[in-house]
Amino acid sequence: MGKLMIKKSRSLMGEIKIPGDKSISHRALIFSSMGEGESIIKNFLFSQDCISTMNCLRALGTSIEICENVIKVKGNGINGFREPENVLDAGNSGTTIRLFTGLLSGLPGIFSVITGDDSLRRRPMKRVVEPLLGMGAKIWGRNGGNNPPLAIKGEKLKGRDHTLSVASAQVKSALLIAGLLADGETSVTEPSLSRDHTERIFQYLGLPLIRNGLTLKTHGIEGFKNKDFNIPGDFSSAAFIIAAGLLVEGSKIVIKNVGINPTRIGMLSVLKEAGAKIQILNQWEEGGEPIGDLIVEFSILESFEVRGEIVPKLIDEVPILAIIATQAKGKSVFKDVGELKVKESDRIKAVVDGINKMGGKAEIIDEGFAVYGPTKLNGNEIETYNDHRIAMSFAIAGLLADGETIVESNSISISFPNFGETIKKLGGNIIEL
Ligand SMILES: O=C(O)C1=C[C@@H](OP(=O)(O)O)[C@@H](O)[C@H](O)C1
Ligand SMILES: C=C(OP(=O)(O)O)C(=O)O
Repeated sequence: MGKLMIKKSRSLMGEIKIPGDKSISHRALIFSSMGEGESIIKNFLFSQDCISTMNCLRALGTSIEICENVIKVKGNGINGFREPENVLDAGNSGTTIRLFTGLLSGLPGIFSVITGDDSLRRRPMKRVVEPLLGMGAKIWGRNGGNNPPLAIKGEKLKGRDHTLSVASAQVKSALLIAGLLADGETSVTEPSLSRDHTERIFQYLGLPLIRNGLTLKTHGIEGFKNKDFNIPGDFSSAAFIIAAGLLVEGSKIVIKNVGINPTRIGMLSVLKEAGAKIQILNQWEEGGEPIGDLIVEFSILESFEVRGEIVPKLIDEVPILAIIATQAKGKSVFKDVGELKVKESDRIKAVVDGINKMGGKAEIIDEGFAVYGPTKLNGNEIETYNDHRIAMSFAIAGLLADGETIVESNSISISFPNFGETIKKLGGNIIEL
């Protein structure tokens, strides 16, 4: 198993470019496979999760070629998928299995089985399976359909209104994809706004979508023509570099080409309130997504609170925000973060245990956890549960800690394959063991 060893580092300096956004890379591939004609995808994220999506789409008959860092997809249209000959493997990727469950349910005559790794087979699927059953889908799975493998017999679905109990972009997207394949109208209402990349892709591709507050409405279509994508850098990966810049004394880092979609950058508003020196320099748009260059400087931070409607806008940044909280003055509180228990690992437990193991102070509270700061951190070997965001969060903590911090590193390729090199390039003390 690969490991990283991280030691206390002096100021991190320089300019870096963040790899493509994971959420948008999955979606660009899926929509290009559903469309007609060729689509070129630039700045695609070559990470394990996105490769799982690519392999599943190839197994459904889509031609996907990699030519010098650019992806060429030949879409066969929504009626052009073929039955996969083998079990589809979504690996570690919740986004892959949930979006595919929406897609596969609406492909009449196609039988498929989709599964994933140990972590994915524990994650809840009922949130997507149940609403799809209501549209006439035929899905079977372990534990009453809640756990993969899922077996799906594609059907002509019937449009339906859905009210979600969790703000989940994966569930919303699965239902909107199913809605495109269904007869009649489908609507999805979320309790609060989750990342809206799917909606932006609908608009970019000219697919039917009407927003009324938190309700989205779409309807069945015959097909659509493909368009090219140029994918912004992943804000969720940039978040680790932002944290390093804020926490390592004397640092100043420029991060180029980062997606700054308002439904993704909740972390920026929380940190600005806490006194962080982060600026967005140039801003522009690609394929309906806002992008910018960021500049981050070492900052003295006050404690902060994360709760309510902002949570879906920083859901994947909670672990790294918890590390930042160890250096912020006072008690930082994270509430309404129950969804973290059903990610790649129980991220609340992983973060609280890891911070305490490094000599920081964190505790579980009602509906979340609290972190006290500023505290001195001591290096240690941290249990990451093979969760990429936990591994990267504690690697950043290691840049501040006395002694050596060790984290498992294989999981990092799930979302940020060149994480270690990027930290090293900025002057971080990080070694592959
Ligand atoms: O739709 C997406 O691309 C994602 C949505 C979020 O999950 P949920 O929909 O489960 O909140 C997020 O945590 C995940 O990393 C990616
Ligand atoms: C939760 C994540 O991804 P997924 O749900 O796609 O596995 C993540 O990347 O932090």
